[in-house]
Amino acid sequence: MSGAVDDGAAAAAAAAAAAAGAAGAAGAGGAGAAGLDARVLVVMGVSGSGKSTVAAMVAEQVGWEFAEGDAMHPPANVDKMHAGTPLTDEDRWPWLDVVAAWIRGHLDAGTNGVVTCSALKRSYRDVLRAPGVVFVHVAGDGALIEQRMSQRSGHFMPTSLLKSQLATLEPPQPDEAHVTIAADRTPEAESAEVVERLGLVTIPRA
Ligand SMILES: Nc1ncnc2c1ncn2[C@@H]1O[C@H](COP(=O)(O)OP(=O)(O)OP(=O)(O)O)[C@@H](O)[C@H]1O
Ligand SMILES: O=C(O)[C@H](O)[C@@H](O)[C@H](O)[C@H](O)CO
Repeated sequence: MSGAVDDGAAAAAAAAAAAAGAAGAAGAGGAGAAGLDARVLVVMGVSGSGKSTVAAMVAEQVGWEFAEGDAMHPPANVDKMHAGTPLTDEDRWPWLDVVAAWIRGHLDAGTNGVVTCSALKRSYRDVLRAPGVVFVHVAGDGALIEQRMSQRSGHFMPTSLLKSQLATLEPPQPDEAHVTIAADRTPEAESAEVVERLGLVTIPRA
């Protein structure tokens, strides 16, 4: 599968333009210098797709702040998932509010950032959406993701919940500022594609 899958042209162009604003202002992390707004990437997708891996890599490459949306769940949500029960909308709204507050805090402070959040439904993304927010959908097929989840250790999410994650997923639509990244390559290739397609500026390695 090629990396650039199924983005609406308008969405991809909007995403690139939005993120390029940030790159031009602040490839190395600050956003205020050129008077442009900060940008936040929300790396989304089902559990096990590789969101955390790709997001951390992109954040490091461009020098933006990184946050793990899984760490923002109320403990009751984590307990529920750990026990093998899918979250409901009611479980997710308070969590999405916390992620949205992180996003808004960064946009308001003029600090670019990258945050992971499954953001499976459009209505969830509506909570997170704001000018300057670009969704990066890490998308892969169930068999690949199942294999990755079953090999992962020390994570609260059981592989048994993948089915409900996939059933709940509403991929971003053409009118949503987003890019879709195919999950079937190396993390390095996937993160490089995010940087390239969004026109981000990488910082020199120390
Ligand atoms: N491109 C990749 N190629 C091979 N393995 C990968 C790749 N990306 C991630 N992995 C591995 O797959 C597993 C799932 O990745 P990761 O934890 O980043 O996914 P996630 O979407 O953040 O999951 P969750 O939402 O459940 O936390 C991990 O063990 C990770 O090391
Ligand atoms: O909406 C959800 O069901 C949750 O956010 C999950 O997707 C997890 O937090 C995560 O992906 C677990 O590993």
